[in-house]
Amino acid sequence: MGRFTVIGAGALGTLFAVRLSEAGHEVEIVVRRAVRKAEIEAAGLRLIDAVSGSEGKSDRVVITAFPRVRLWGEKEAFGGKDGSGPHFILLAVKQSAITGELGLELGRRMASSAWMVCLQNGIGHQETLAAHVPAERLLSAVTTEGAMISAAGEAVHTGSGMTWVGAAGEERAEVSEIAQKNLVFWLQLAGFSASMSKNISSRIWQKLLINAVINPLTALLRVPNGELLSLLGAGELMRALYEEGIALARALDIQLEPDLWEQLLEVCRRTANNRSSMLQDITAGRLTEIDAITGGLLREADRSGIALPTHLTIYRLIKAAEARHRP
Ligand SMILES: NC(=O)C1=CN([C@@H]2O[C@H](COP(=O)(O)OP(=O)(O)OC[C@H]3O[C@@H](n4cnc5c(N)ncnc54)[C@H](OP(=O)(O)O)[C@@H]3O)[C@@H](O)[C@H]2O)C=CC1
Ligand SMILES: CC(C)(CO)C(=O)C(=O)O
Repeated sequence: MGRFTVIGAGALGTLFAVRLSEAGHEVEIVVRRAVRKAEIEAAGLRLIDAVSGSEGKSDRVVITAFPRVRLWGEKEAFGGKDGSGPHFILLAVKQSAITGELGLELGRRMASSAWMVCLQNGIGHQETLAAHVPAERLLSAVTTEGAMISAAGEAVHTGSGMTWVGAAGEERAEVSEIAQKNLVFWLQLAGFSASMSKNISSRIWQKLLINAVINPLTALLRVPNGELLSLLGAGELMRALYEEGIALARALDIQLEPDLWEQLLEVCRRTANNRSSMLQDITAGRLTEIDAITGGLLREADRSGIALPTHLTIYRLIKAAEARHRP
């Protein structure tokens, strides 16, 4: 079976750690506070998940897992010795936690047989990490799974989705091909829909363009995702953000599926009652992922000499809202 270190016991980290543990994989989870470590050791990590019940109805079940818990500050390496098989480090922290310091620490502690799998929305984190972690050991994952923290040590699986895995530096994809196959197989054994992607940067950009439309608008307008479809004036703003994003992707030669606009509208419909992660962050007074989403687009546009006026305005509004709501 697979061996996993999940860094971050938040929404996505809990989903992956519980499902992988349940499937019999060897899982450890890394948290940054001693109190959280003690809580998980005592009560386990809980996932509230939907399972198929009788007559096609789905029931809610609580799955509890007791992975090994480690503190971020401990110096022990992540992953086994060479020759002991692949070990995957699932990095499930927010973009705002991915600093040069974190990258340096990961680079120091990552065993040479380990693979780092980045689950973040947005862009920019891979460059930060690649300065410290061997670039060929970095894998990217794009996931449309949905999860939300409901209590300490507990997450709700809000929606099943798809997880794509690929080499962060696509030109070196063959180095990690066997590891990617293992990862996909082990994720599937844990009940995830997963697949390898030969063009992971397209997947990353497609999710990025969707997040760059839905997340900041829902956070500024304080509405669930579905309301963007009916709110007066929101449709024009969505389209303007989308068109600017598409023009940038074209200039950067990034392949996008032709029905991406339809996919974006479908995400709004499918997650109609969800409050986007950015809306949740703003209301809770936390830093948002704006610098990796809209900020990521603006940095790329700047390098290419392209203007994204609507994104720039939205970026400034979110930064102002962040400053206003931070404690
Ligand atoms: N939730 C979802 O449905 C999806 C999320 N994503 C992406 O996945 C990433 C994670 O999101 P999500 O799980 O929702 O975020 P959460 O905020 O729920 O979880 C992040 C966790 O990381 C922990 N953390 C931060 N730094 C460290 C560290 N150095 N060591 C150990 N733990 C650390 C935080 O700890 P603490 O509690 O102490 O702050 C927190 O528990 C984001 O980039 C998001 O965009 C992608 C697709 C879907
Ligand atoms: C797709 C979307 C907008 C779903 O809520 C999301 O990924 C998020 O909230 O960050």
